[in-house]
Amino acid sequence: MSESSLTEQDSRASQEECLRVAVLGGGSFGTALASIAADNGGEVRQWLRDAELAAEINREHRNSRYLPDYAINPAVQASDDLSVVLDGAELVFVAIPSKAFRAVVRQARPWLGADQILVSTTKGIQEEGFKLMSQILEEETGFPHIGVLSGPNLASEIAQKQLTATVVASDDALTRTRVQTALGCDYFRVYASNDRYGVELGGALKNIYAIAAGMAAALGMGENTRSMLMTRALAEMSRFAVALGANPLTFIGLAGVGDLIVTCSSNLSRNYRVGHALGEGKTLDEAVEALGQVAEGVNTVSLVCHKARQDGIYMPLAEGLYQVLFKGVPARQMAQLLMLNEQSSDVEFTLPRELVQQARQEEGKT
Ligand SMILES: NC(=O)C1=CN([C@@H]2O[C@H](COP(=O)(O)OP(=O)(O)OC[C@H]3O[C@@H](n4cnc5c(N)ncnc54)[C@H](OP(=O)(O)O)[C@@H]3O)[C@@H](O)[C@H]2O)C=CC1
Ligand SMILES: O=C(CO)COP(=O)(O)O
Repeated sequence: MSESSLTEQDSRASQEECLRVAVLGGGSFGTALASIAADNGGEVRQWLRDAELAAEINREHRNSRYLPDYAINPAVQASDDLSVVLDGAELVFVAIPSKAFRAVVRQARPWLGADQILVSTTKGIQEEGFKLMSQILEEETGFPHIGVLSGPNLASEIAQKQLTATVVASDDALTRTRVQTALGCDYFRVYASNDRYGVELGGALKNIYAIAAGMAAALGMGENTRSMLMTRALAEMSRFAVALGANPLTFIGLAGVGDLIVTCSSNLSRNYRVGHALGEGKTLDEAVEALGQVAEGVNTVSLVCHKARQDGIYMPLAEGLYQVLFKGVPARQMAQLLMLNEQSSDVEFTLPRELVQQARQEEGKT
């Protein structure tokens, strides 16, 4: 066989393997994700409602609004037309903030089909019915290949090609492998999980504690405090998630403790920045306005506290943050109150809280 026909064959083979990927959302994460899939050889289209920004991405390979300092793979084709972006897409990522997620999925629905793989990247919760975004994908489409992408994934670091890992969670094996194929490359690793609910809840819950961590840093609290906050946050997140049906072991993975670490430690996290601004004395409205992007944790803390009260789940950190954000309790005063709270079990999956409480009550009687 001649060299040229071998080359032709190779290029046909690679065209056949090339996945057609659509990303809905033109924010920092949607843009970073589109660029990874294109770096990986995918045929990538990205939908933005802002036609001017779409034209800029196509012309300058840059998203000046959300990721101004990073080059986007020039193969990413952006458009404000959903029919163009979704035409022939095998894999669709939805990277739209939770408040607009359902509306965008409804808008896209006429161009979605049951053989497509639909994956949410959004770390938020819908108020009505306490729904996670993949549940909305399921409700709006009824399709079988649904998944979630979540993990320690600061968009600007991905855009710099910093070595990063994430989790694709689905009970559908095809969804897991397709996402691994589309995104796994020399700077981005994709681990698989079948606990979709736990992975998705982990991504939403950690935003609450990132706000608290930002606040603690601004108040000059030290490393011991940060470690205590993050570890007790993990205990609280997993307690809540397990009460709602998630697997506790998910929380020792990237989408649990992994995402909690990055979001509670970095000024690149928007939730952390909102907390930091509050700790510096800004009001919640000022902090959110200064951010100019979505910080899902602000909404999530209300929804989670409401749900925890309803279902009788003990969530002192989330409740304390709620009191600071929405009831005007000073953060330092709340921290003192939390320190004087019941002294309880470290890992309650090995020593249940109730046993510690019971023993302390008995000691009190004697
Ligand atoms: N950024 C990050 O590091 C990471 C983010 N995530 C998650 O990804 C999700 C999306 O985040 P991200 O990309 O960062 O968000 P951004 O705030 O950066 O951008 C939001 C995007 O959604 C668009 N949008 C908002 N409302 C609508 C609407 N009604 N119709 C159409 N488009 C709309 C915005 O468009 P417009 O500009 O026109 O308003 C913008 O393109 C979040 O839930 C976040 O938790 C997950 C991992 C990392
Ligand atoms: O989820 C994130 C990192 O994994 C991004 O967090 P923020 O939404 O707080 O920026």
